[in-house]
Formats: sequence, C-alpha cells, structure tokens
Amino acid sequence: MITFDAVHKRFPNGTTAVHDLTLEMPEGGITVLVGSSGCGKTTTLRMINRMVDPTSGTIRLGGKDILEQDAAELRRGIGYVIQQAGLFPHRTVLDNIATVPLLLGWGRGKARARAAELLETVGLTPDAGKRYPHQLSGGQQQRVGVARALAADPPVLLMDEPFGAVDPVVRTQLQDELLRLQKELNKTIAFVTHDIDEAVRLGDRIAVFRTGGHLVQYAAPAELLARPADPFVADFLGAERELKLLSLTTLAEVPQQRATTVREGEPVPGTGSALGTGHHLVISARGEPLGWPAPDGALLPVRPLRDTDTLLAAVNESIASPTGLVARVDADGVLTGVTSRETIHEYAGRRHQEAARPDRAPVSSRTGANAGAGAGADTNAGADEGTGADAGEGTGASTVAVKDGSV
Ligand SMILES: Nc1ncnc2c1ncn2[C@@H]1O[C@H](COP(=O)(O)OP(=O)(O)OP(=O)(O)O)[C@@H](O)[C@H]1O
Repeated sequence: MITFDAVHKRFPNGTTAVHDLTLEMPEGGITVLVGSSGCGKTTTLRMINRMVDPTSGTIRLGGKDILEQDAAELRRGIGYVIQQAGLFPHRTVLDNIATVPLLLGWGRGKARARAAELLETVGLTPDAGKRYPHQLSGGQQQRVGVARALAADPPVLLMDEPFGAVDPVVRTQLQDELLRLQKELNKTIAFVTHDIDEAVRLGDRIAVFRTGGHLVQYAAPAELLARPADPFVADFLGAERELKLLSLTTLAEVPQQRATTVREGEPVPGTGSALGTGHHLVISARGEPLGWPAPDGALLPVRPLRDTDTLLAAVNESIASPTGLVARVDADGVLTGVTSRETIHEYAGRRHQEAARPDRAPVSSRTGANAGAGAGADTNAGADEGTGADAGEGTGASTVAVKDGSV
C-alpha cells in the first residue's frame, strides 16, 4: 500500500535524515518505525503526506507516486496523529474532532454528528465533547487526537509517538484501544515510537532505523526478536528479548491438567498440618478460582489465565504462584484446569528454539501459530514430575498429585 523505493532525504543544511530507504508498508497493517532519536523516523513519516518531500527516490501510495498527486488531496486520505494530540485549545473537543469534515464541506450538523460518533468509538463520554482540551487528561486528549485523525475515515493513518506523553498505564490502555479499533477499521498505519515494547505490541511489521537514516532490519516482531540482524538491533531490543518473544504467543496450545479443587467454605484437606495443604485450589460455587489455601487457612492470591493470555504472562504467573501451578479459566472465568511451571517453561523454551532456528521461514506470527505444540523440539519429557502428564497430553489427563511443597 505504501512503498518507498530508494528514498533519500537530505536537508539543505547537509543533514541526511533518510538514506536509501526501500520498504513496503502492507495495506491494512501497522508498520512501526523504531530507532533512537534523530534516526529519521519522523522524516520518513512526513514524507508520506508530503510535509517533507524526498530529495530522490519514489514513494507510492496505493501504487501512485505521491509527488504526482495534489498534496491537499493526498492528505485528505491520510490521518495524522502527533504527540500531545496537537488539539486546538480554543475549540471544544467536538469541534476539534469535526475539523476535517468541516474543511471538506460536510456542513456543521453532519460533521458534529460524525464527531459525536467518533467520541464514543475512542471511548469518551458525550460530556467530554463539550469541554475544551485543557479540561481533559493527557490520555483523553490523545484519544481525541485519534478521533480527529479518523474523522474523514482516511484509509491511512500516520501516528508520530502518539502515546509518548502519557503514563505507562494509560499508554497500555491506549495501545489496547488502538488494536481494538484497528480490528474494526483495518487502516494502513505507519506508527513512530522510541519504545520497543510498544513496537512489539502494536506492529505487524517493525522497521529498525540507525542514525543517519539507515534501515537496519525490517521484519515481523517475532522474527526481529528471535533473529536480530546484527548486534545493533540485538542491543536495541534489550536483554529481555527472549521474554518479549513470549508475549507474542498465547497459552492456547499449552496443555492443562485437571485441578484438585475445594469449594469455598468447605474444609481444605491438610489445613493446619505441618505438611501444608498440597495444591488444592479454592473455587466459588460457579467454579471461579478464589485462591490457594496456606497451611494456616488463609487464601493466597491466584491470578487465573485464559487461553488468550500470553506465554509471558504464564511464565510470570508460574513464578508468582505459591504452588507453581497456573490456574486456567474459560472466557467466563470458570476454572478449566491447571498447568505446571515446568510445562510452561518447557513450552517457552521450545517456542524460542523454534523461532530462532536459522533454517526457518520468516517468523510472522502475532497469533501464536508458532506456539510449538508437539513440534518435536527438545521436549524435556520428564520435567513434569508429579503431574503425571507429558507436555503433549490434552486436558483433564490427570489429577494434580499432592507433594510436599513441590509439583
Ligand atoms: N527541517 C530540518 N532541517 C535540517 N535537519 C533536519 C530537519 N528535520 C530533521 N532534521 C534532522 O534529520 C535527522 C532526522 O530527524 P527526524 O526528526 O526524522 O528523526 P527522528 O528519528 O524522528 O528523531 P526523534 O525520535 O528525536 O523524533 C536529525 O538529525 C534531525 O536533526
């Protein structure tokens, strides 16, 4: 959808911001541009809507050279979102969102109706529409910025560090919202960030740039994490890149075993004994996990996971769980089984080995398709001591054996 062909940008002061860039941003996908400060990300983005023109090379949008199109018309098909939203301070939120439809001559009523609809789409109340930007939080302002960019329903969105100025919790919420919106809207999005975690979370493809405007690697997140092209990219991805890879795989294919449960209010076998309570899980009348009983009868917290949760969340929970068991629930929060720390770690290792194999086809999964169920890599079959279940076994295969403090 957006292609760069040998694009070069040299500013009049002699700075080369973008060097011989050839790259294709897929239609309906999120392409993230990452790299340290000054490596040419913003310039690359701005060349797409002709805020900056390339010195040489060709950029095509939907197959057409952008330099052969009228800049104003080109921009009508491209929404632009920047850090701190860039809202007009003296216009209400609703009028801010209605800006482009009004410029396009939609008429006030229609433009405002569209703005009200978008307010809801980005998760804001109708009341927010009547306020001025300074009366909203930073995160709310960013939502308005996204709504404004979407107002004329452009097929392309350029987002330049749109969530850079909000705290990490709000940032995660905004990322979730963007992914939710993108499922519905299927825009072609070019997204600039400094933050590799944000890139991995959002990107269908990630372009890593180095100072001087050089593209160093362009790949799907899993491939980038598993096979960084060189030490620069590996450094940029950080020491935890193997863990980040686990954030791209869901738990769906990791087997579970039947849990040993006790209904809330019923006596827990072993409570008060020096041997502890084993691995009974206290559940509600509906079957929701409530906690792991400690020997003194107190309930230790359980954080149940769904099949849609990531392998990274499972590794995290397996470390935190007092029993080493991770409780698994269905979409209604009802217990379906448990998975041992060993099984989770085995799958995590297998996932990494598979992704890292140099002879593999490019890793393109954001969906967990490479989760590695029964793929025949080192299975470490004996590791599940106590559960009686091999990694390849299906659900409900055995009861969790009670051992003194270990599984
Ligand atoms: N109008 C300009 N005139 C001269 N040099 C410029 C101009 N705009 C950008 N540059 C230079 O081009 C290089 C790339 O800048 P650009 O803003 O594209 O980088 P960036 O990767 O987006 O940086 P940041 O992450 O800090 O926003 C930098 O060295 C910058 O100083």
